[in-house]
Amino acid sequence: MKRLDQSILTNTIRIRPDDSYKGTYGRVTLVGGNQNFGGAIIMASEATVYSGAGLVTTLTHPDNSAALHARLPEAMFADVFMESTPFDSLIQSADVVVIGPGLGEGPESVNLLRNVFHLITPDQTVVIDGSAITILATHSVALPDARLIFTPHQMEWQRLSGIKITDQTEAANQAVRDQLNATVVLKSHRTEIYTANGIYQNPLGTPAQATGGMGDTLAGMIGGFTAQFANTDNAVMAAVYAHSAIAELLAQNQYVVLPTQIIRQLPQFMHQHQAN
Ligand SMILES: NC(=O)C1=CN([C@@H]2O[C@H](COP(=O)(O)OP(=O)(O)OC[C@H]3O[C@@H](n4cnc5c(N)ncnc54)[C@H](O)[C@@H]3O)[C@@H](O)[C@H]2O)[C@@H](O)CC1
Ligand SMILES: Nc1ncnc2c1ncn2[C@@H]1O[C@H](COP(=O)(O)OP(=O)(O)O)[C@@H](O)[C@H]1O
Ligand SMILES: [Mg+2]
Repeated sequence: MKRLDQSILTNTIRIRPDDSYKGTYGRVTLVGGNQNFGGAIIMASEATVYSGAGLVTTLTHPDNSAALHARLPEAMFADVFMESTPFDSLIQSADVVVIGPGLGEGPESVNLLRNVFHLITPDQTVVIDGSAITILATHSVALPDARLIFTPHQMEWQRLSGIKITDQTEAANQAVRDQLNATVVLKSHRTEIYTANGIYQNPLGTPAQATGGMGDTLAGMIGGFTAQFANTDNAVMAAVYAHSAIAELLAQNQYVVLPTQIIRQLPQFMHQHQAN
């Protein structure tokens, strides 16, 4: 297993060309947030916007519309229960779809996941987090043919892979990754990233991060980074590294680091670690 280091940031985060516009930096659609977990999809959406994605649309329960608009006017809102025509185009026009933060596991959430996966095409990247992983572990839902990135914590990975947390060894995890043909970000206090080309460990992270919404935020960052940076594996690893690096910086003076505080630091942190 290789250890990530700071070079993943400058190898990934590019100085923006002058003659660029929002279309240059990718279109991300996020799907999630039921009536109880609106905060999860709002944090994920904020993380995507603050990572620099060009155009962000959030497909969520209509109860979350006012809060999303108030907190994040940069994002567009769409009602998950809308008619199929605009729904289909919001999914299909995205470069990256992030699905799962706060999605919930009820029948409506399962149907929504199935509908979204059905629309995905091979040139798209799909970040599969939270409830979406638990649904996949418990229901028969066909995975789309696309670039897939799973972001389970250890219990979600146990549910999806069938590997108990105590048995989640490098070899066992990589074997399931191979079957899924996906990138797997296995989150713990020392997150591991399983790719087609190698296994990496994030050396950073702090218990100050152990608070709800921290993973929702990472999922949004992975959406934002993969939308902008050409090498998808590097984009995933840079997002994981940056998420923990910012948390460690804040934890020098804070007992707990809130997900929204990490999000607020992103533009400045990325500015400090950009390169040609
Ligand atoms: N403000 C919000 O709206 C929030 C919504 N959330 C959403 O709530 C849904 C359920 O996710 P949860 O993860 O809370 O619940 P889960 O039931 O999926 O996972 C939590 C369980 O996993 C166990 N576990 C074992 N190892 C773990 C590890 N390394 N990290 C985390 N848990 C570990 C915990 O003890 C607990 O029993 C997701 O859709 C998530 O996005 C959460 O992110 C919390 C905040
Ligand atoms: N003790 C810790 N040390 C380092 N990172 C941690 C620690 N606890 C949690 N994290 C990080 O916080 C995030 C938690 O993700 P997750 O459990 O999905 O949160 P949520 O679903 O509540 O948003 C992961 O990125 C994980 O690596
Ligand atoms: Mg989570």
